[in-house]
Amino acid sequence: MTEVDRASAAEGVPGAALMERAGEAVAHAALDYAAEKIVVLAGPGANGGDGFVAARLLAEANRAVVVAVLGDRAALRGDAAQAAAGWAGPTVRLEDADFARVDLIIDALFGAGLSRPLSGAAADAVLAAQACGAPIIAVDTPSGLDGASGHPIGDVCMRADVTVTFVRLKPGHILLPGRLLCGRIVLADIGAPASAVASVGARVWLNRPAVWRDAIPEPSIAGHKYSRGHVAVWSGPELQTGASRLSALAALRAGAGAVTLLGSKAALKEHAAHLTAIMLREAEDGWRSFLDQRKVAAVVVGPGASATPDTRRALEEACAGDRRVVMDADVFSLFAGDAEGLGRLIGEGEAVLTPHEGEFKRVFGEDADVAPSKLERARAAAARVGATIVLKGPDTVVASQDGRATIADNAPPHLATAGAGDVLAGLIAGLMAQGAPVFEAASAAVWLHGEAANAIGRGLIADDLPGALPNVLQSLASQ
Ligand SMILES: NC(=O)C1=CN([C@@H]2O[C@H](COP(=O)(O)OP(=O)(O)OC[C@H]3O[C@@H](n4cnc5c(N)ncnc54)[C@H](OP(=O)(O)O)[C@@H]3O)[C@@H](O)[C@H]2O)[C@@H](O)CC1
Ligand SMILES: Nc1ncnc2c1ncn2[C@@H]1O[C@H](COP(=O)(O)OP(=O)(O)O)[C@@H](O)[C@H]1O
Ligand SMILES: [K+]
Repeated sequence: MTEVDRASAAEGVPGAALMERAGEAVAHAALDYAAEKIVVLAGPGANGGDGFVAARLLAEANRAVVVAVLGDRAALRGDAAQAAAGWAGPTVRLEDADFARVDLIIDALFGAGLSRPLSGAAADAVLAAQACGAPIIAVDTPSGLDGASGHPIGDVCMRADVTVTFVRLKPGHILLPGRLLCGRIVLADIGAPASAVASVGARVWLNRPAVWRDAIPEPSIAGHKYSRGHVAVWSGPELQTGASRLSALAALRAGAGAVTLLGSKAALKEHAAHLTAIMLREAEDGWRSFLDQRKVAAVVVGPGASATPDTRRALEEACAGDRRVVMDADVFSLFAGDAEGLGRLIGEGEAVLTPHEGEFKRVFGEDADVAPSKLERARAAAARVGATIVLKGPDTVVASQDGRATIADNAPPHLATAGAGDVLAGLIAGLMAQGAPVFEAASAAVWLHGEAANAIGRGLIADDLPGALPNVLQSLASQ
């Protein structure tokens, strides 16, 4: 954002103009509340400046506004000083803020410039504001939240009802726990020129169809089932076949032209009791010759597979050819603490790893604890093994080894159910088999998976997800 501000100024939109529009957006959100008495908590930087602008506009709209300032008002600099000069209403020291009978609080203490944990008067004010029960509108970020990581910087952090942010969402608005501390998020256009925003070259996106839609191939009229891509799924052993079956069904629903499950005869008999459109093939002496001869475009290894030498061999054979590989579940047990080994196996090949946090920690070890955010952990891991990482959860991050990343916010909590991850692995393979680039296929699959769960609603079990995909794909096509 600092760079956006600089580029905007170079294009003739000065910081003061951005701040005026930012304050307007905050005042606009505040006017949604039938609030008479409003307290604005103003910090020492531009976040406080936005607060002063909002205070002025709300007073002009006949609200009773008091600004409570952290530190010395005379110490404000630049645009913030100018905004404060435009405020002639009542001002108190933050220490003296009175939250009794307040109808609305505007938190303009710290935003992007937060550099250390809240302490002293700022921490006390946040706790008092929170305790008084009035609704809270946060300016840019709830004070105490790190907008880059989604984690509070210290022990004290505002929990807002509404967060008004500017120009673009920040990762911390979507990553947890940040998303929960922000409440409803309002993204305001404050007049930064599009070219100034584009010049920054941001490489992280909220996971939405606009990011990947153009990269997902449409079936061609001249095509046939094998041109739509053949997916092979490595089956789990006898009495552990459900997970791989879910992957196979999802791959077929995603639009792969053909899907084959390969495993032992005993395992295939279980699959045969459930499946019709999916082909079954006994894996005698591995599956290398099948993968090569049947032009398999994408494979899934891991769901229900067991961490056995057979699974390791299947993975090695999958990685040996020119095909895309989705690795899930038991692959991460096979490579516990051995990210380098996994990276060597992937080599120059195209792979997607779909760990949840526990599996991620198992493979990438200490990185999970020391890196700054879920986004950065996923990006670092992607670079380390040379693959796309899908780090799952309520805020699933898809990170490519080239630095691009998406963060999802559309999955409902009832998606956290046994087998849902197996469906996701198959979905990714189904899209990759059709030729979608790896990062886009993985991001699209994560979004579609969340939308399928939303379409089903509460009571969802993983078996329902593949069958919900046609409607979701249909609505995507008509959007
Ligand atoms: N393009 C946009 O999006 C636009 C954004 N705009 C707005 O600008 C905001 C960013 O402004 P900003 O850079 O001045 O930082 P801000 O958050 O006000 O804090 C910095 C001050 O706080 C201090 N400080 C830090 N931590 C502290 C602590 N724990 N306890 C005590 N002090 C602490 C820090 O001191 P220092 O670290 O230097 O010691 C410094 O003095 C952004 O969030 C948005 O609201 C709009 O105005 C226009 C366009
Ligand atoms: N709180 C949550 N909200 C939304 N989605 C979630 C939440 N927790 C987990 N998920 C999603 O549920 C799926 C669970 O996958 P996973 O943990 O691999 O389960 P399994 O191995 O049983 O299939 C993932 O897609 C994950 O992103
Ligand atoms: K704030």
